[in-house]
Amino acid sequence: MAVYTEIGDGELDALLADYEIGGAIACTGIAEGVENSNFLLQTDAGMFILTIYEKRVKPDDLPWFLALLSHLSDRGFPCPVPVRRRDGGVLSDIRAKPAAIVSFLKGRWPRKPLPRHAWAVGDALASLHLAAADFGPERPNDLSVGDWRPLAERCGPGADDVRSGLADEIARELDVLETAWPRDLPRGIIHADLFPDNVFFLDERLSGVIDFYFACNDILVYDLAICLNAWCFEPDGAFNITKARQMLGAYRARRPLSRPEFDALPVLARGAAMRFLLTRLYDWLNHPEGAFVTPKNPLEYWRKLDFHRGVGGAAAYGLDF
Ligand SMILES: Nc1ncnc2c1ncn2[C@@H]1O[C@H](COP(=O)(O)OP(=O)(O)O)[C@@H](O)[C@H]1O
Ligand SMILES: N[C@@H](CCOP(=O)(O)O)C(=O)O
Repeated sequence: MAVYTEIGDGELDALLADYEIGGAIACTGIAEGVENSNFLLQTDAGMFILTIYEKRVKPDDLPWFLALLSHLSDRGFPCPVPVRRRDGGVLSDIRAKPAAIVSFLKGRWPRKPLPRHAWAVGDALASLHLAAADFGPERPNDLSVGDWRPLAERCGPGADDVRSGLADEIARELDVLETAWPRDLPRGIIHADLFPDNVFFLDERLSGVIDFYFACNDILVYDLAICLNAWCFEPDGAFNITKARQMLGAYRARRPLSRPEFDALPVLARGAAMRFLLTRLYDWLNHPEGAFVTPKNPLEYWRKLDFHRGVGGAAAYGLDF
């Protein structure tokens, strides 16, 4: 249940007085999500999402995230559009926490992604990279290769309670990734968390992309590697080469890959798996007793990482260069 902060009727009326979207007709907490408090807000002007930002998002980063959403939506990318206040700003305060209202996107995220979903995600990811290419301000990735070892160290020996020997295996894999990580690939804005629960479909078409709160500047094909991991493995752990072929094919039809980008996919996919293994491991080991949110399984990402260690090259993902 992701409603950490409740809003009283008076607070909501006071908030909406700062906007030009009429009065509240209904405001309901949304159970999905993990990090922030989200409300489905119906006003005289239609449906919106009201988000109260909780612990994870740094308040100083919020103007960057919201400016990125405005930039992408101006270029026709199907993401939430921040609603401007009467004073022109996009951020408000509720109970001393930052809050924003964005447009409501129709659709549902796919519970069982199919190859056609993978195709649509590859296509949308390339569109996002192209649409963001002229977005000026930068936000460094604070979960990139140099941040993984400190995060692993914060997990400590508890990793071995999750799987015997895991702490050492992670340390050895980090040695490889830190050495092999590509330094000269094209960079730009990446979504960095484009998992199925952040992509909506309506009538079999991709209708929206949400949750840009990990977006940052990094290697563009690293984003594709994150998506390969998130969309192209089955619940039993098997890699689905058909989905990967669809995703990579759709991506490079819109944004062609250079040879170095293509060749780097296996190491980027290992790194992407390491990034989610470590954040999940940290959350698993630091999960408060009785918390509403169920932590995600870190070992799912250890198995994905192991798959990428065994591939002979990027052709294993279904397409030749
Ligand atoms: N712009 C939007 N349009 C429609 N639904 C949204 C929108 N933003 C968020 N949601 C709903 O809120 C849920 C949680 O949003 P999300 O951004 O994933 O939260 P968190 O960052 O807390 O994980 C989503 O699964 C979706 O149901
Ligand atoms: N996609 C991540 C978790 C991030 O949570 P979100 O609710 O912000 O999407 C994972 O699966 O580990």
